[in-house]
Amino acid sequence: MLPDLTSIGFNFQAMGSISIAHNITTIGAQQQHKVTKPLASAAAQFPVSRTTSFITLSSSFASSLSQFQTTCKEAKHQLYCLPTSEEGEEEKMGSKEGTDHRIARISSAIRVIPNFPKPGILFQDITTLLLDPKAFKDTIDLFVERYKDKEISVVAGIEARGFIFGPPIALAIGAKFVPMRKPKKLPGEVISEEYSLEYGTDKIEMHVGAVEPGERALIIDDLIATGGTLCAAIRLLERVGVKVVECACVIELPELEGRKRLGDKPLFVLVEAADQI
Ligand SMILES: O=P(O)(O)OC[C@H]1O[C@H](OP(=O)(O)OP(=O)(O)O)[C@H](O)[C@@H]1O
Ligand SMILES: Nc1ncnc2[nH]cnc12
Repeated sequence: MLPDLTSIGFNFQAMGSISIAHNITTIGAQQQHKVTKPLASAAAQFPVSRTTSFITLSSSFASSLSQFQTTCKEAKHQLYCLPTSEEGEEEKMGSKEGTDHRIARISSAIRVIPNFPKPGILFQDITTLLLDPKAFKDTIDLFVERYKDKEISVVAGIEARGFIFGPPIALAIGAKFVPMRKPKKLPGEVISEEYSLEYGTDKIEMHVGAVEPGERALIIDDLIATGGTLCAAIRLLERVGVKVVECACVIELPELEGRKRLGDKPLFVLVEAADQI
C-alpha cells in the first residue's frame, strides 16, 4: 500500500515540527536510509531502530513518486519524515539543524537497486548523489568540517568509489590523495593486501613510497559492508608505519557489522542503510 505522501507533507507543515511518525509498511527502494545517530537531532527525538528509514519530503521526492511506485517493495519499515527547508535556507553550516538537513538530502539522493550485482543484494548507488550537486557538495563539506583540524596529511581513497569522495576532501584539508587500487592497476612497485567482500574476494594495492612512516591518514570509501575492504586498507597503511586516524564512508550497512570488524579503529558515516532484506 502506498502512503499518501501529500497529506503527510501537509500535516507535517501544519505541525511545524519533525516530531511525527507514521507506520507505513511500504517503502520505496530509493529511500531506504536513515540518518546516523551522532549527526541527527531527529534521530535523538525518535527511537531509531534498524528498521527505521527517513525520507525527505521535498518537491524532488514528490516528483519521483511515480518511480517510487514502480520500485516499491514490501518491507516492514517504519517511515519517519524529515521536512526540508526552503532552498537556500538550510545553509546553517555547523548548526545541528543545518547538518540534519544536509544529511537528509544526502540520504534521499542515494538510490537503492535491488538484486545488483547479484540476487539478494540491495545495491546502494551513489551515482544519483553525484547528480545532485548540492547533496554531493554537502557530503564533501560534512567530511571536510570533521577532518580539517585533525592534522591529516594523507587521504587514502579506495577504488573505485573512494576515488570520487577522497580527492575533493584531500584538496580542501590540504592533504595528499593516495589511491588504493584493485590489483595490477598501479604502474609502480606496490604493496598489497587481500580481503573478502559481501560478494567475493579481492585485493588492494598501494604504491611503495606514496606515504611516509609517521604520517596521519584518513581512509575514505563510499560504503562499509562487511568491513573487509577497510580492514585491508588499514593493514596496508599500518604496515608502512602510517597512523590511521579514522575511516569515513558515506553509507554503512549496519547489519553486516563491518564496524565490529574494525575493532577500535574509529569509523564515521553519514547515513545507515536500512535492512538489506
Ligand atoms: O565492507 P566491504 O564488505 O569490504 O565492502 C565495501 C566495498 O564494496 C564496494 O566496492 P566493490 O568491492 O564493489 O568495488 P568497486 O567500487 O570497484 O565496484 C564498496 O565501494 C566498498 O569499497
Ligand atoms: N550493498 C552494497 N551496495 C553498494 N556497494 C556495496 N559493496 C558491498 N555491498 C554493497
